[in-house]
Amino acid sequence: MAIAGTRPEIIKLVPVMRALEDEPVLRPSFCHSGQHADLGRDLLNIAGITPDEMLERPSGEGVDRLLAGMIETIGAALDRHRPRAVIVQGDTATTLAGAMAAFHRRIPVAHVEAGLRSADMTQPFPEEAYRRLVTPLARWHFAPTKAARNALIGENIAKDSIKVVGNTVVDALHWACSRLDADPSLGAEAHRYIAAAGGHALVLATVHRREHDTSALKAIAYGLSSLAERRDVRIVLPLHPRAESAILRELLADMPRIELIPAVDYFTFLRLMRASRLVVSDSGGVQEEATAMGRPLLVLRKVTERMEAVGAGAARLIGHDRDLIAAAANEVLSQPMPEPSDVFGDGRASERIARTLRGDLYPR
Ligand SMILES: CC(=O)N[C@@H]1[C@@H](OP(=O)(O)OP(=O)(O)OC[C@H]2O[C@@H](n3ccc(=O)[nH]c3=O)[C@H](O)[C@@H]2O)O[C@H](CO)[C@@H](O)[C@@H]1O
Repeated sequence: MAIAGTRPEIIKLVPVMRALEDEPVLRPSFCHSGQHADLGRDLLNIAGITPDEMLERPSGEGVDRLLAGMIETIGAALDRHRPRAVIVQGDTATTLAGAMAAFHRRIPVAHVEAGLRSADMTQPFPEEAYRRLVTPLARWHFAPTKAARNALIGENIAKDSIKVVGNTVVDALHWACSRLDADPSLGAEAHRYIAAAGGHALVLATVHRREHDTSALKAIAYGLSSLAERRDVRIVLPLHPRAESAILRELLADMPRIELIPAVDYFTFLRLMRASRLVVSDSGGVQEEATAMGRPLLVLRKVTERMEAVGAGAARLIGHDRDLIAAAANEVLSQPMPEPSDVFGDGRASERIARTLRGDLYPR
């Protein structure tokens, strides 16, 4: 049983579900924790995945309630389905709750995107803590890169339980881009923003990290608005429904050449990224996608668990420095686009994950 609750988890677990379905001996099931019930459903439909469990997000406010409640609701789903193994992705509350509920029932846990570390428990918060807490509970550690594997070895994780497979976000990207090329109606919402940009440089921006306080959001807004002073630039910023979008909306709403739009579906987002000259984001998945697609990227974080993107020359770590955003953007816009990089994987991580699970659960 694969367990997901947020948009990025769904995006990264859809390829795994498809690879598991191709393994004749395995019968995959999918549990949606309800953490962000509204995002990512379109992708599940297009991938033809109907959740075997669509759980209600626990009622009440705060992360204590969310985590405790999901341990119970996911635990009950595991009691109903009694899976041979549980698969969790990344670092959200759903990831940790799913791993704990499985551990309480002695169901082995496969951790996809294992080993990402920023070495700073305050950022990303609470994800750095969550992904560290999942590690000792997991039987399989599917690490996206060698750096992630080395981090796990540094935490005394047995080498034979770690496999460097690549990040499944690259699998999803390859699959989605082939679907985009085959079907112009997919992600069609992107066309109006691409058309509006005309011959100008489209800059795709997303800001959703919770550790961004008001001063950080103001600095980011200032940086984007000073970038938008360039007449040859058009910034499109899909707003994350759960982030502090109210501040960004207030600060950027009427800025010329900045288009604030509601969060878009995955295919629309990829069409926008493909048409972009520059990506500016605090997102984890976007760091991986921009690097794999060959789009220059400014990372709106002080630290990142994706230093491979910086190493590949695709990304620059900007933090929340209001003047640095525009300065770095101007520099990037004067340079040629980077080559696509496979530093986050070759698009076959899911096959490796499915083959390992099949081999370990049902040895020939
Ligand atoms: C600390 C940290 O970095 N944690 C990350 C966090 O995920 P994230 O930071 O990647 O989260 P987002 O930025 O929300 O999602 C991004 C995805 O959404 C798509 N997208 C974007 C805008 C839009 O309008 N429409 C879309 O469809 C886009 O293509 C992309 O694939 O949790 C994951 C799960 O544990 C972790 O794996 C991951 O480390």
